[in-house]
Amino acid sequence: MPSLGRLHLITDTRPGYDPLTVVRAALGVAGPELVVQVRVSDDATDRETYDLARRVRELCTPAGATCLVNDRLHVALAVGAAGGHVGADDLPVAAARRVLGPDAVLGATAREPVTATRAVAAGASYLGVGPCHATTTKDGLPPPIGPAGVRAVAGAVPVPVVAIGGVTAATVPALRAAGAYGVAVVGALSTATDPARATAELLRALGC
Ligand SMILES: Cc1ncc(COP(=O)(O)OP(=O)(O)O)c(N)n1
Ligand SMILES: Cc1nc(C(=O)O)sc1CCOP(=O)(O)O
Ligand SMILES: [Mg+2]
Repeated sequence: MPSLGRLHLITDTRPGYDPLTVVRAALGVAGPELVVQVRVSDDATDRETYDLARRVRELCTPAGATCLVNDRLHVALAVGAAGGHVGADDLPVAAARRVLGPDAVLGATAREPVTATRAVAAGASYLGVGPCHATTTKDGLPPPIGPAGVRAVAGAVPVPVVAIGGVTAATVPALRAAGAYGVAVVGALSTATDPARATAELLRALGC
């Protein structure tokens, strides 16, 4: 399994946002340190998801970056992505591992040590842990767990913990100090006036 990048960019496909422009800008700065997770709205068709994921994968490969697909593992396989990410409403982690195979990168969402330990036992190779802070990007999430919640999960598992939810360059140091291996962001890059500069700031905060 390739080593995992520390900066995870999750695509923002809300109306008015341009995910490929942000991906190109971030790749130019972060290269192999970038993981791009293709995430679309629930009402996107598989064909739309495939078309976006194929283009992201084609951008990631020459840059040495990792392309993952959220939820839709058949799309991950179809575009030759490195793997996928699943949460509570998606395929169970063990089933996802069977779909993707033993060498794929497989992320799972876990908010507390018990679910984190179970996810790793079932085959997760990294964990997405959050929401760390308040976010306007996704509705219906539980209250933020903060760096203390990240610390609890990171101390319970041997795999990389990727902190998510309201992450900015300013909040990265406390998350890293709590044991986060890396961070996943949507808005910190998709709403930035200069996504390349915002990428550089996140990488600096991560110590990359
Ligand atoms: C890195 C990372 N962590 C958590 C999530 C959330 O996944 P999930 O709980 O399945 O929710 P959706 O993203 O599918 O709405 C993630 N995508 N990435
Ligand atoms: C997709 C997602 N999942 C989360 C979780 O906690 O499981 S938070 C989140 C959205 C993260 O967006 P932003 O970086 O703009 O806060
Ligand atoms: Mg999901």
